[in-house]
Amino acid sequence: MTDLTGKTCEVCRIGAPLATQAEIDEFMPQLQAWELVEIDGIKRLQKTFKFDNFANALSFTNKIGALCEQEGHHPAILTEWGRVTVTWWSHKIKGLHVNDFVMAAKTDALL
Ligand SMILES: C[C@H](O)[C@H](O)[C@H]1CNC2=NC(N)=NC(=O)C2=N1
Repeated sequence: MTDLTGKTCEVCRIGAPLATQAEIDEFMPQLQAWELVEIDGIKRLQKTFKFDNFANALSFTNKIGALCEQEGHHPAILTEWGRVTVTWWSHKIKGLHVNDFVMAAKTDALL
């Protein structure tokens, strides 16, 4: 079983392989309540984190920002009063890469 939080992201490149269904099936149980969604025909991982106020939501957002700069892999983040919605996918391959599962697991670990 691949430990997702122990991995680091590969460099995003055009032509990198999409995550296989076997990998998706292996990785999803390691994530905490992330959803597989498809937006504009692109598969993504999405989760909304709840907070008591905007300040805590923003603090969590900034932690994600530091993590994604460190890993060189970036999400879409919607920061609202009491909520942060994080969406992971790989832009260059217009879909899910193992990187996205690594980053979703590391996002959970920020809490
Ligand atoms: C030049 C830069 O490294 C690349 O554009 C990286 C930046 N972060 C990225 N993040 C995501 N989610 N997908 C990418 O394809 C991607 N590419």
